[in-house]
Amino acid sequence: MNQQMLSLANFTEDNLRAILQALPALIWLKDADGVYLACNERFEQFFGALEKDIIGRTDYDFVSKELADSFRANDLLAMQKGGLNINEEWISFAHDGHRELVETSKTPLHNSDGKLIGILGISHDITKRKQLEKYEKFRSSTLELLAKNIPLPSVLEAIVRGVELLHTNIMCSILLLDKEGKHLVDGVAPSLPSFYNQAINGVAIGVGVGSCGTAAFLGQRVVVDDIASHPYWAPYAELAAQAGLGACWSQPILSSELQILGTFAIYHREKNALADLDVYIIEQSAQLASIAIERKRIELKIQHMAFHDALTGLPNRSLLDDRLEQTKAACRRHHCFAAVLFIDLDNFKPLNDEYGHNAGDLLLQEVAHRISFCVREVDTVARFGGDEFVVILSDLESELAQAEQLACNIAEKIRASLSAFYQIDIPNAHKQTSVQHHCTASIGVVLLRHLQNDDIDIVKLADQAMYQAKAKGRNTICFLDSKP
Ligand SMILES: Nc1nc2c(ncn2[C@@H]2O[C@H](COP(=O)(O)OP(=O)(O)OP(=O)(O)O)[C@@H](O)[C@H]2O)c(=O)[nH]1
Repeated sequence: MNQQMLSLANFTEDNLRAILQALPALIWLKDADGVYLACNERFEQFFGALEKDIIGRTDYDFVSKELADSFRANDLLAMQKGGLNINEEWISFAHDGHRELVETSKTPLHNSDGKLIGILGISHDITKRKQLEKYEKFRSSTLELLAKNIPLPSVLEAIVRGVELLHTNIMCSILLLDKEGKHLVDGVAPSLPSFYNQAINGVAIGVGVGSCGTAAFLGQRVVVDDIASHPYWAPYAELAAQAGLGACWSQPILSSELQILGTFAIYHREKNALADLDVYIIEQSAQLASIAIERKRIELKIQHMAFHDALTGLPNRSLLDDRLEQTKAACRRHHCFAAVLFIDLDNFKPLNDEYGHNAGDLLLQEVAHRISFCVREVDTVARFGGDEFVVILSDLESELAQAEQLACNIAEKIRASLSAFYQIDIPNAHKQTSVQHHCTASIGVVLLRHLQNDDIDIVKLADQAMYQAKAKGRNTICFLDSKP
């Protein structure tokens, strides 16, 4: 193509008009008094009129007086400045009623003699850009919340409320998948009616269980534009109608290992189709929720690991100390007795020596299980180390003799349970070796009094009692009084 042909000077009026019509911006020209001289097709959509009917008229003929006043004020400002004036404003398009946030640039236009022709105006749609900017701000503030160690429900509520602020008339929800991965629970949906939230709580996931139940089941986004007619919502159509819900888009919340943690959903009151920006917002919001949920889970895991024994899952010494303090306080408060049992396995070492450490580990796990089975939920079973376990029996009787009797009965139950045969199936590289093992335990018991002297090391005392049991020939229980 010849360079000459590209020059603007050679463009015919038709060419220039075609360019103005093709541009996605609103373009217009008004004289100094605000009377329209020309406009493009996009502008025609704004006024809902053809150019021929716009020319010769002013803003006051098409929009509210308030808006026309503000247009005129900006025209005058550009003329006073003698240069570019830029402002942002919300406008409604008369041809279909939709609203856009636009950035409007107005420039005084002069002819070749320097005489003012009028004002050239150009408006660009910046709705998406502004929403994205708003979303990015919301995203950073949510990440800041995450760094502040705020409880998970509060963070999830901040995500829901933050997204709701991006659009008028939307409601959001976050539902979590229960431990079994089968039900949606612990919903955070402050803008949805509580009768709706109650009806949804605990619902079993599956195809056809609304947008969220289906999204959680399939592990993919489910977009329902029209709840009233969509088969996924058939069982809940009445409930949704009562709650005034027209559309629901639901995004699964996935962990970093792609496990489904729950769903993030956006609801509209009317039928509504998903647009590009909505896809971005719903995906990003689900990701924010995922970070919050995973972070909390890791925190809980670390906390559990810090206070529990890795092999048996029982409380470790740190948690035992803590529980002991709680028990002492409860004894004082309720004027009742408690007891500490120190349990050491007899002749455990030979099992390790003969069948290896794995066999010993399996036996220790079974021991932990058997001891836990002999006590109540309120009691504490801790692994003290190696083949040693400590049990705190809390809230025993308030009468000494009865409390002693109860402690001895439970200790005997544990002794008998631990002395029963162990069937240990040791997994090897190719096959499984089954070993029948017999082992017993020596148990020391110390009663914790309600006015216990805090200087007494109860566990040490129970350990001494256990050694007496060993000395008596093992597989037996020895009782020591903690009275100073
Ligand atoms: N498999 C396994 N063995 C352990 C673990 N921790 C400690 N042990 C072993 O447990 C044994 C404990 O020693 P002892 O209590 O003296 O052994 P015992 O044969 O029961 O001796 P008595 O108590 O005198 O009857 C040692 O052989 C340790 O190596 C563990 O986590 N797994």
